Amino acid sequence: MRKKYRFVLLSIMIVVVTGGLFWINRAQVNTDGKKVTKVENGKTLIVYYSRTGNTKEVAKLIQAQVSGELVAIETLDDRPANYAQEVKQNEQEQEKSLLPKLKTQISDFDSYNRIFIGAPTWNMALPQAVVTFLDQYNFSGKTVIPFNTNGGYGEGATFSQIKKGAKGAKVLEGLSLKGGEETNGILLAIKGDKKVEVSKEIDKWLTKIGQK
Ligand SMILES: Cc1cc2nc3c(=O)[nH]c(=O)nc-3n(C[C@H](O)[C@H](O)[C@H](O)COP(=O)(O)O)c2cc1C
Repeated sequence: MRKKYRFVLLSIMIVVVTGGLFWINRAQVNTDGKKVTKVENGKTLIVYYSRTGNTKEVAKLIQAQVSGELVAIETLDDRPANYAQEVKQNEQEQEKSLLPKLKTQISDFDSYNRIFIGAPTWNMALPQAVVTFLDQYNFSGKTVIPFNTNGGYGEGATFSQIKKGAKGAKVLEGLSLKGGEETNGILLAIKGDKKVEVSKEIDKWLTKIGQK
């Protein structure tokens, strides 16, 4: 009788342990069947730089799906309101690798382990304010997820710059989306139906990279 009881108990334990291992393994495989790292019990930061609101909209849509803190990267000095002037100033800053000072300071940066970084394409690269941001913090051991909006020419060097700048971080596959075309007078483009479409794209991307 006691032997039988022990056997039943052992069988239950085997079923529970096997089931548990199967469940853990399932949680780490995304829709492509690839192993991914799930962020569990971690704090999420979503930072973005945005002039005409497109990258900000994407940041807000990401926040709606993953929660976390939303923070705008803002420079200490005002930027030119005029488009042509901004194009010129940005070009000079990029050529000389200048780092504009930031108004934005994140005092509890160390407490975040998952950081989304959003930036528009400027002159096929990052606005230098985002380079300042990357330069200011210690990304070691964190998971960094880039996203981008652009006027139709893609992310350019923005993702590779984020990868280079976020030293020691695990950088996941980014999402690049068509935003505005200020040069043609189109400022905020991610609105209405386009916003709904973008939200679905974000959902697919987050699932693919194992962040949902
Ligand atoms: C100074 C400046 C430079 C830009 N350079 C590019 C570029 O090289 N390639 C591109 O596709 N779009 C370029 N754009 C367009 C922006 O990437 C696009 O409008 C983006 O969606 C803006 O994001 P935002 O609304 O968050 O500011 C540029 C815009 C500005 C203001």
